[in-house]
Amino acid sequence: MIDKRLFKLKGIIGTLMVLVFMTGIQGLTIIAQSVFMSRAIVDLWRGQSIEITLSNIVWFGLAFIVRQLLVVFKNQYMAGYADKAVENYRVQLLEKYTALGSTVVAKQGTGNAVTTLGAGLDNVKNYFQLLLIKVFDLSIIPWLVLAYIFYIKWEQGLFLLLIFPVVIIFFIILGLAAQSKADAEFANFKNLNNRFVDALRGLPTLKQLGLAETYSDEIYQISEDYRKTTMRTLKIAMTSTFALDFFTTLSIAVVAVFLGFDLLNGHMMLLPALTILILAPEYFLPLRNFSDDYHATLNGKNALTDVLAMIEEPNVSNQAVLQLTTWQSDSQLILNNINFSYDQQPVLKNITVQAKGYQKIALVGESGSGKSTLLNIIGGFLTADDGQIMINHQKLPHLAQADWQKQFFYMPQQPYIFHNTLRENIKFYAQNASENEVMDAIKNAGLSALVDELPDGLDSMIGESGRQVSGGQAQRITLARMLLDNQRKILLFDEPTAHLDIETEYDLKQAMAPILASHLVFFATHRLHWLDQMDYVLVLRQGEVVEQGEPRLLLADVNSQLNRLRYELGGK
Ligand SMILES: Nc1ncnc2c1ncn2[C@@H]1O[C@H](COP(=O)(O)OP(=O)(O)OP(=O)(O)O)[C@@H](O)[C@H]1O
Repeated sequence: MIDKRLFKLKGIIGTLMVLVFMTGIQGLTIIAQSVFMSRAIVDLWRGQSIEITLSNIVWFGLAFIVRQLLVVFKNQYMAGYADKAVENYRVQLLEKYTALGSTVVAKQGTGNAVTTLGAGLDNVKNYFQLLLIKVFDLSIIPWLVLAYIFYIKWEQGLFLLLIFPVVIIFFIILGLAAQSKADAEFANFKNLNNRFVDALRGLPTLKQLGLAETYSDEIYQISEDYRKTTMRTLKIAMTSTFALDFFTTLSIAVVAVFLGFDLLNGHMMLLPALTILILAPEYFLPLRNFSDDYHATLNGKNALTDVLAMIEEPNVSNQAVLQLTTWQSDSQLILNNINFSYDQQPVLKNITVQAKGYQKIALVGESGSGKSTLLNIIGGFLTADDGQIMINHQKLPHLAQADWQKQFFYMPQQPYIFHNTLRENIKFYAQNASENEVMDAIKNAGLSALVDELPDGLDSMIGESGRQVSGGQAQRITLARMLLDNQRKILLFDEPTAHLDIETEYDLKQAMAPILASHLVFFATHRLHWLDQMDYVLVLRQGEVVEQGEPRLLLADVNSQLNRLRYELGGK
């Protein structure tokens, strides 16, 4: 009944022991409350004075108050524990997302990641809080109550004991049906979230294509599916609650009828009969409470599966093999016969790259030839299937090395601008940079016009839900980040100007040229005019290096081939 995975939670054993103790006391107060209530009623029935029965009433009141206080205290205690446990999961999840990087989010979808971290963890919290209390109530209270009923009259106890498994079997059958519906409901919920986040991110594109309405119809359809599966789960939950109430009420009625016969036949006194009658609903109450909340916790159970699957994703191991303080003019990186596949589909084949000191290496090739994948392997964001990797003659299993990753800047096609001030966005890698250094970086990155334009200058909020910046401005902010930190000697560029118009690209190129000096540079690009800044070129085609060499030699070779072609065509 208790999910085994819960036993792995930190501090769970101690928490459960406290819960067991409180639930045991609660069970005793339930018995005490019923006994004193029955005594008070029987005394009053017999016409005793209120003074004589007052002590019973007071004891009943005390037992009642302690019982209710225990309910409140248990809820608060478990809420505190669930808060801590879920917070712990949240930290572990965030660490996992950070450690595994963007590839894992790309694999499972941003919507799924948002669901797991948001609503998913809230459901898990609900699950811990509700389920543990209800399970322990069900495991302790009915049996204490039943033991007391046995003590008063074993025949009634036996009847209640025998009816319990019948009710449980019924509950399990309905529970299994609800589980499959809840699985479908949760899958729909994740699908809805994924599509919704996807639609929000792609809204400008959808508008431009005139497809916003079609897409919104699709989202409406998915939300309808979600509504329907939710209603199906609710229907089963309601039926289950109704059936359980019906069975338990019927059982109590049977007990009442037998007690009535015993009273009429003089086999029993009023006090024990009344005590059993008051205790019988208490015997079934934990089961009814468990059933009420069981369906509410199913989503939590599913969410816990997702959370644990994500936390248990293997981390990249051996991240501290490399010992490298700084990349220097005589440092060397060698990739030998690297292969890489996405889902069994080879994307890089036998790639060999040798980079030394402050070389500038261009990766050129048509779209889909594997430039970004190679850069991702160089950056350690992806791990090659096989091949050798060496830095300064030290063999490495991959390049996700802490000492390597703190040596480089990575400039993607569309850099991410954080929701923060322009100043903080620029000081991203160099928190201790002085105001003068920031101003110099702004000037050299060509951001002065933007700073003048913004209402609060450097303190204006930019990024998500702040002032949006253009693609070129975003690249300039990344350049300013690079300019501020002169410790990192390696630059990885993944087509940084692919989305820019030719004028902006030209301006940016002027700003970038001085940064390239005294850095090892890997520059993936389609645009061949960048080759004049490079001193070595690797030409990729379908994942293979088809040509390599100094740009002027390659260009001379291309020119001579063109000339030969012209000559041959002219000759015909
Ligand atoms: N996450 C992924 N899952 C599966 N296949 C992928 C993934 N990312 C890239 N690919 C495939 O790998 C191949 C190489 O892609 P890559 O992005 O490295 O090419 P590229 O040369 O950088 O292209 P572009 O110039 O268009 O950016 C392509 O066929 C692409 O479809």
